[in-house]
Amino acid sequence: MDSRVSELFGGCCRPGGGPAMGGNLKARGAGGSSSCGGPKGKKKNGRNRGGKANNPPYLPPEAEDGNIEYKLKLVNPSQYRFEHLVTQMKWRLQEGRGEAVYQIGVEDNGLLVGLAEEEMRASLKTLHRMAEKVGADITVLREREVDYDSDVPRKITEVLVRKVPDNQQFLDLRVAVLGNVDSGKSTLLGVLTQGELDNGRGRARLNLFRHLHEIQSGRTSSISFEILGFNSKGEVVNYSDSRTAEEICESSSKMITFIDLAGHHKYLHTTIFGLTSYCPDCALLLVSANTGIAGTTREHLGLALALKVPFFIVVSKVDLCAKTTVERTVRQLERVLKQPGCHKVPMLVTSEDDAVTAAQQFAQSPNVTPIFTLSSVSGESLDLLKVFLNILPPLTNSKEQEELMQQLTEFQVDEIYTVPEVGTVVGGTLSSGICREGDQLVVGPTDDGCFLELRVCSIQRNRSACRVLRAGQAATLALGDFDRALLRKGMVMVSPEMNPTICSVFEAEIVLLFHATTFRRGFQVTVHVGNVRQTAVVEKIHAKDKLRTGEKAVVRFRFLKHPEYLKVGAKLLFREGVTKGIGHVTDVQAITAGEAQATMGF
Ligand SMILES: Nc1nc2c(ncn2[C@@H]2O[C@H](COP(=O)(O)OP(=O)(O)OP(=O)(O)O)[C@@H](O)[C@H]2O)c(=O)[nH]1
Repeated sequence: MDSRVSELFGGCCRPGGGPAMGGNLKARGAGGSSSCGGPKGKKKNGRNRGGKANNPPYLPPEAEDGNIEYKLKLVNPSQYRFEHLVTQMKWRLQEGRGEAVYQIGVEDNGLLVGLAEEEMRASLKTLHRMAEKVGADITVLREREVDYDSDVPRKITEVLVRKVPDNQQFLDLRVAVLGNVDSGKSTLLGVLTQGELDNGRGRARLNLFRHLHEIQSGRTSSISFEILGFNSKGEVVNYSDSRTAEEICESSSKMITFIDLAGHHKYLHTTIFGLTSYCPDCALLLVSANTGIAGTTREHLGLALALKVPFFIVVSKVDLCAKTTVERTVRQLERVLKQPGCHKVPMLVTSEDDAVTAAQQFAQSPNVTPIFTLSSVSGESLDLLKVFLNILPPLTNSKEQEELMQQLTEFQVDEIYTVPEVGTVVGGTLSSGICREGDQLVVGPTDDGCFLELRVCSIQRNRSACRVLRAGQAATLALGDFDRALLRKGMVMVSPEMNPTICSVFEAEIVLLFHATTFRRGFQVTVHVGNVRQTAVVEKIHAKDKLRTGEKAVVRFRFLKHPEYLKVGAKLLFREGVTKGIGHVTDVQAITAGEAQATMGF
């Protein structure tokens, strides 16, 4: 937690001010993280054997874990070796949750040896056979030459291997879309998800409403979700050739769910809820090229940093201004990103090669911040963003995912609907365990601190039926005739064995990001922890009697309305007017339902 994030809130720093930290990252090389965070122009070790000046001669040594595999060559393997290679591919795919990247022509230590054309062709043929055996497709991401002063040109080929989906288990990445009002968020989403360019007067945005009946079916949220699929060959699957979300899900191996968060300041609570509750894998911050950092941009940037959501930036509307204006906006962003409070490494993406590198480096280091410059009207550079989104790997590793799945079931309730002929439906995210149709769970805490029994009648992901829900996945669960009035956003549905604890008093280590005067005991704030959002009063500031902007402390809060289910370690954000703070829960004072009823006045 960095108290300097406070500089992004409350207008206490000059736009674009602050000393330059770190350096720009030049998009270079295949899959290499070696240049991450390195200052611009820093010389690489070793001989310049990589040929092209902007290609490093080495990749980092192959990691045992993860979904990246180096292969020097795959020419005519014996049957025994072929079987071994297939097993290895299954493992890499599992590590990447259905996606793996093969670097052909590279030694395990990362040395870029390269293959002559004939050997490369034979190797790719073997890779294709391996992929067929495991039910995957391959796509060449990029090829590059290495120059060893030999007469025969040698190449490295980077290949994406992606499993054809089975039983709804496509890879699902959630991207929260942030940005000032009118920066072009809905337009960009319209263009990406509908496949038709905008006319500069909101046509693409209107196209989204063509499917309003679907978007609105059962949804009352002010946050909207848009989906963009990629098939196993890496091709876009969207509404341009599919009629329904079900069709998109069926044909996709990977699904990007965009969470369109409101841009206007008055909807800040919705934006915060979207970021804390929907557990996005990353965020896309849209900045209009002609206005630069304006309105809520700085605040949205601060929120993503405070909540540690990795983000990339899209500078939109480049068709509206001169090249120099676009460059000025990019420079302004780079300056802010390098400020001590952000400490990011900007990486301008100007080619497909950059987009591939950006996706890989973004996944390896949360500090790398790719910047795209594009137009939703002319379509300029839109393809680079698609390449990036297609390749972007899951940002949590398979071990973390496995561990979460071993835990007891816990589902966060973010939305509640009543659907005709279905009954009560809740939308949210499974934060741990597995959830199947027919599971018996308990939901709570209710206002008087109880947990109520219910049965999961059916599950849908992206509006398609799904039998098993795994940790990290978002879904809607039908609860039959369970009384909707007993539910509220912020509840959890958990396995009865969990015996969930509830609290109305908790402590958190916080840093005050911005406060007009001083922050003391008795002050009331809206607290956001995951899907929990409630007013709480500051009961005590440990070892201090007041806090000023940028100061840290352990603070005791008391919820005013009803008890909540909180976990130690959970990230917390609070606000009231211009006052804002972040932190994490350090202690919860567990109470029983009886105590809750007594303390909360039931
Ligand atoms: N010329 C041009 N116009 C664009 C581009 N992107 C968006 N626009 C226009 O900008 C206007 C605002 O775009 P929106 O997509 O509604 O902006 P928004 O960020 O979603 O706004 P809120 O939902 O209100 O936060 C619309 O009239 C779009 O047609 C672009 O790349 N070039």
